[in-house]
Amino acid sequence: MATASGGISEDGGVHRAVDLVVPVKTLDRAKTRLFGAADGGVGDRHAHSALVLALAADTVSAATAAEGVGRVLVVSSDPDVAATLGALGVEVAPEGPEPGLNAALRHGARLLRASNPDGVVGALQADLPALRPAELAAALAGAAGRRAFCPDRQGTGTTLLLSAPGGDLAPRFGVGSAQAHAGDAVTLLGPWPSLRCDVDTAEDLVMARNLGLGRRTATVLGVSCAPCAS
Ligand SMILES: Nc1nc2c(ncn2[C@@H]2O[C@H](COP(=O)(O)OP(=O)(O)OP(=O)(O)O)[C@@H](O)[C@H]2O)c(=O)[nH]1
Ligand SMILES: C=C(OP(=O)(O)O)C(=O)O
Repeated sequence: MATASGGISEDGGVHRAVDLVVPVKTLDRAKTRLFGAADGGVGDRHAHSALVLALAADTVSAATAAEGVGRVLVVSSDPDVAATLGALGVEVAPEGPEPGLNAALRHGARLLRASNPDGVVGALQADLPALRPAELAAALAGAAGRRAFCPDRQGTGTTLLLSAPGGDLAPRFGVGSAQAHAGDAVTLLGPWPSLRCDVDTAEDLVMARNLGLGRRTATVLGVSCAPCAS
C-alpha cells in the first residue's frame, strides 16, 4: 500500500513518497484515436466515454496501490471523472484557467507542491489500464531522487515524469515528448511493460490486453482480464 511518509531505502537513506498528478481530459473530447474501440467500430459516444473512464480508473487504482506513492491528484474538469475517480479515494481538482495538458499538469503540481515543498512530484498519464503497482514502484525507486521520465513503449511519448526533489515539474508532454524530456531528465528504462503501455489506439489496446487489463477496462470491453492488473 502506498505510504505518505515514504520509507527506508536499501542503502539506509530515507526516501519520501512521490505525489502524482493524473490528468484526465473531459470525456467527450478524450481519446479520439480510440473512437469505436469500445463497441466494435459502432462509435457510440457513451460507450467511448465509459472506456476512457475505465482506462483512467484502472490507472488510478494501480497508482494508489503502488509502494512509494503518496498523494494522487486527478486534474479534470469533467464531473463524471470527478465522481468516479473521487469514489476510488483520490483527490480531484478542476483544471486551472489555462487550457491544455501541460497547463493542467503545472496546475496539479502547484497544488501538490503547496504541502510538499521539498519532495518529488510527478505526472502519470491516465491511459495505462494494464499498470502493475510493482512496476510503477520500481520506476519511482529507479529515479532515486533525480528528475526522470519513463518513455512509452514506442519510445516517443512519456508515461511518467518525475521532478527532482523540490524541483519544478516542467512538463513537456505532446508529440515527441520523450525527446523533449530527455533534454534535462534521466530516462527510466526497466522491465516495466505495463508502465510503458499507454493506450492511444486500438493496437495499443491489444497490447494492454495481452499484458492483462485492469478489471474496469476489461468489464467495459466485455473481455477477461486474467491476470487482472488491478
Ligand atoms: N486535464 C487534462 N488532461 C488532458 C488534456 N489533454 C490530454 N489530457 C490527458 O493526458 C493524457 C494523455 O493524453 P493523450 O494520450 O494525448 O490523450 P487524448 O488527447 O485524450 O487523445 P487523442 O484525442 O487520441 O489525441 C490522458 O490521460 C488525457 O486524458 C487536457 O487538456 N486536460
Ligand atoms: C501527450 C502524450 O501522450 P500520447 O503520446 O499518448 O498522446 C505524450 O506522450 O507526451
